[in-house]
Amino acid sequence: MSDTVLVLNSGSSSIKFGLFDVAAAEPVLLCKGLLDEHEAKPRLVVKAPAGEDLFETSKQAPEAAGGHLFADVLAFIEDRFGGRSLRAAGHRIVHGGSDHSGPVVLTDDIIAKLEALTPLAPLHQPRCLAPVRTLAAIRPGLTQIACFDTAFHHGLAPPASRFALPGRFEARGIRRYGFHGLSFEYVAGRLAEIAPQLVAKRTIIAHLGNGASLCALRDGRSIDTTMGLTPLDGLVMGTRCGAIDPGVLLYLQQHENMSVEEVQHLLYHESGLFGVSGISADMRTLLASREAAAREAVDLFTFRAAQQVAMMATTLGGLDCLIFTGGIGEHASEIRGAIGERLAWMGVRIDAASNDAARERINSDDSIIAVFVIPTNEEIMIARHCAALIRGRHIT
Ligand SMILES: Nc1ncnc2c1ncn2[C@@H]1O[C@H](COP(=O)(O)OP(=O)(O)O)[C@@H](O)[C@H]1O
Ligand SMILES: CC(=O)OP(=O)(O)O
Ligand SMILES: [Mg+2]
Repeated sequence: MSDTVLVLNSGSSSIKFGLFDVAAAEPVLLCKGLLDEHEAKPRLVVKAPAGEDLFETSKQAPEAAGGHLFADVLAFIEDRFGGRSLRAAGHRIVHGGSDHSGPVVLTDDIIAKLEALTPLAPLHQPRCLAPVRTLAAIRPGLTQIACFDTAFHHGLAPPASRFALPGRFEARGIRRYGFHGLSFEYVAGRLAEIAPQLVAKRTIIAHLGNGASLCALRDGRSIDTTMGLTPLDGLVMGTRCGAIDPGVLLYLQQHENMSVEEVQHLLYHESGLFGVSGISADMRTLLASREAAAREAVDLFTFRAAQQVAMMATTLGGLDCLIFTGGIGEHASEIRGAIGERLAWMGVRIDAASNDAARERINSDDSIIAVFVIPTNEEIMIARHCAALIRGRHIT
């Protein structure tokens, strides 16, 4: 009987999941799906690996729906793949704090410590941990494993990890952690397969999704990144502001009569592409819009992204390879093209036809810098981590 792992990737608006067979060295996807609990009618969609619909259900009563939808997922798995035993559930947990440099089996004590990190990722941490609680309630005894967005950046060292605050704050953990680590780790692994000669070179991965960040890598390891203590810093995002003069926050509270909660809401939910455009947080909508405000939001996005690529390149002492990933990075050729143009002075040359076709390699022959589009896969990264942990610890 082969073993399976249920992977949950809880994002800001929905939960993606995948069921993986982990009997072989490389996990194999058996089915995937979406748990959308934020709509008036929570919905569950299950698809085959190639995308055909397998199962769909929705609930009328949102308040009770979460548990029911998870129960439906487990019932579907049991019904369809009953011959294989579910060994563990693997979760993407956005913030792991200072404690975790790799995946860990969740205990009540660890869950409580991760809940205490909610102020450092208020948009994400509760949404990542809710499925852990739900699964523990409906399937007690199921091993649950946390895979952290922060773990890949665990080796980040000063000066990259440091804020220019007195040392006592750093001693209390107020430092740059970085996020999107599962995505960066997966993409770095793909680069090693596609172009092994580039692994030792100076590389930047641009994860451009609803959340967005850059990672500077040397020898496949993170040495700098644009997100910080929280996933607010760095690039312009769907609804998050990215890097901002900290004086703005003081001014809003002191002179605009905004409470801390109102400022937090502004920075996480009302800013970024959504705030600047006043139209949408969704890059597709903005690219399709003729409104000047939509154009302004898109321009600010590419301006800041290019600026911060140059910042990461400074950490690396130059740049040999730039990789785009995430929903925008993988699908929005216009955004890749605009960022490339802003970086032409560095020697980035993107080939228009390859870019439009979203080929794997999109730089032109005269480019000094190799440019790739590599689709990310956080779910398989979580499955790999879980499989390794299960094998290493002989979890039954
Ligand atoms: N074809 C496309 N063209 C432009 N943007 C796209 C396209 N497909 C997806 N996106 C954008 O990708 C973003 C979502 O990225 P994704 O990585 O899926 O987000 P999440 O952080 O929720 O995982 C949205 O802004 C969406 O508009
Ligand atoms: C950390 C983060 O920003 O994640 P996401 O892109 O899923 O919002
Ligand atoms: Mg994502």
